[in-house]
Amino acid sequence: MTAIDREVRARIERLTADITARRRWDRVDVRVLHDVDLEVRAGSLTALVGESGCGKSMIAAALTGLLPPGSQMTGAVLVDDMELTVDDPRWSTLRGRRIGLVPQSPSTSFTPVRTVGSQLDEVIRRLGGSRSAVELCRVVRLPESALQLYPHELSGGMAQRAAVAAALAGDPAILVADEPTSALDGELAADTWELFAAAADAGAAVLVITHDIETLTGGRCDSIAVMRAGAIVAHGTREALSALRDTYVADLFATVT
Ligand SMILES: Nc1ncnc2c1ncn2[C@@H]1O[C@H](COP(=O)(O)OP(=O)(O)OP(=O)(O)O)[C@@H](O)[C@H]1O
Ligand code: NI
Repeated sequence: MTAIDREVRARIERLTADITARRRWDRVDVRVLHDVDLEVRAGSLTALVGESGCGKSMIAAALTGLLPPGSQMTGAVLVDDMELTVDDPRWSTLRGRRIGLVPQSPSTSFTPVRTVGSQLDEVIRRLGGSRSAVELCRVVRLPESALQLYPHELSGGMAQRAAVAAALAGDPAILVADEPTSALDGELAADTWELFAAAADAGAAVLVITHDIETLTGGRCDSIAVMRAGAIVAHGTREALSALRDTYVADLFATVT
């Protein structure tokens, strides 16, 4: 028996998704995910990598019930064995409480008209979170003084850490973070990665989407899923991926030696 339960918390099965995009005067269906299988297990940190536009954020959207309205989906998305459709009303109760999202653009986490602190307090109250805004600041290494500021007064890195704090507010068992270290310098990026690793150690199922290969390879990571053109083309440990000797995979990791 292992100390940590490694149950599957969220699962995507044979998911194919088409979204309707506007091209000048026409609307065209674009296939953004193609036959995707992915599991996110309790107590583990999974990274999702791949070239820009390959569909990583669409996976985050599929796992949190945020695919664009009108998306056509075949296959299945399951959270805790519950199968959910694109517009399932249960997403609104799961999001934040059971599954926390750090969106790729942290500005979408907060409205511009109120301070970060008042919004974090409201999120904590709404989700029944166990930690105060000040405690969450400590966890994400955001100075407490940031709570008095309006979102536009935060630096990109502070906004990202505030978005992580908001995603942690409801103590979710599943965490999906879309490029959470892109605006952070090396040290803060490593700290943020450690925070996700600690969440996994504490039993959360964590999926981190990233381009930040240096931070990814420096920190803990249980497995890496590689995406290309809407599909997952490889999934395994860093060692297993290296052993594939695939040029696409090798190029993604080429920034580090
Ligand atoms: N709202 C939208 N309407 C139309 N097409 C979209 C929309 N959002 C994304 N797409 C398309 O879906 C595909 C996948 O986009 P996605 O944002 O998931 O890529 P990504 O891997 O997250 O890229 P990046 O690393 O740049 O964030 C792209 O071809 C993109 O152009
Ligand atoms: Ni993205």
